[in-house]
Amino acid sequence: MTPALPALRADGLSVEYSKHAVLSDLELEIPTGQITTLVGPNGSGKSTLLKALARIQPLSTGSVTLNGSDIHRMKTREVARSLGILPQSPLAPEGITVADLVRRGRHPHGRSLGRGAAGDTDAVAQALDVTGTAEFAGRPVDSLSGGQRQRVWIAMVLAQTTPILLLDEPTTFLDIAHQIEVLELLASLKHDHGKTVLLVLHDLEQAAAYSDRIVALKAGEIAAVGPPNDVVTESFVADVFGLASRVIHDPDTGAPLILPRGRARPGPATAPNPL
Ligand SMILES: Nc1ncnc2c1ncn2[C@@H]1O[C@H](COP(=O)(O)OP(=O)(O)OP(=O)(O)O)[C@@H](O)[C@H]1O
Repeated sequence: MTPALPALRADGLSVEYSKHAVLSDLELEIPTGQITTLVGPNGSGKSTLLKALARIQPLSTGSVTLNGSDIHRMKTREVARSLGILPQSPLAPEGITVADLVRRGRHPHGRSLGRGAAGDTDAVAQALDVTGTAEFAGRPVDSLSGGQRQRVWIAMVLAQTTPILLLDEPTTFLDIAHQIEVLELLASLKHDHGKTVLLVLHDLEQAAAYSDRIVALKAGEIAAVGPPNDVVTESFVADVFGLASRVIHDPDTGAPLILPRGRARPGPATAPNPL
């Protein structure tokens, strides 16, 4: 049996902003049907990589392959039917209602809005239901709390019913119970529907608990890739985040748990100040 094609693949991918390199020559595969999470310090390039993989961010060199095809040669609608993205700070049109915003997720499926094709109505209802946002359907998005709004954006991405989901910090603004609910939802979309999920998360423990693979970025380069228990170690946390820690393991699941011990202090680079 030939191995499944990766859902997404980056070859020699570099991105620069105003001639300043932000991602440098990355080689990466996002396996089909798995949850992969990008982690790394602020400014390490996670959002830029997510956008580059979704064709939103132009590349300075390299290529991105979506299900075996060069994404830059594909029709926009074809890309949109394969891949749904939740950016870091999405903006809703002023005054739009929750139901209308979520319905916009159906755009790539080609029917004009408001015609209520059965598939569209089902997808929107299901997305509202699984994200617990049906009760807000008639309200303007800008009248919701940050966490409610975040769940509505997730609903919009789910309504697209794409096989690949790219989500930049989907748990931002959510309380702990809703964070876990979103991660459980993504896990069930993988298990029950075979979805491929690529996430950006800041919480390393949640990333480890819910991901098949972690990809760590540091200053625009890949610092580590692999299963959570191989990647999340004390030396990893010190090297990538500059944080001294103890890493223990959840007695029930075996997932790594990080006990912070303060900023990692490198050995003295210069002679101590005599004062
Ligand atoms: N539009 C832009 N123009 C210029 N520089 C940018 C732009 N967007 C991002 N950058 C810079 O690129 C680098 C990577 O940013 P990016 O948002 O990808 O990082 P990140 O890892 O997602 O960060 P965070 O964890 O803070 O969200 C940062 O130094 C950032 O300042």
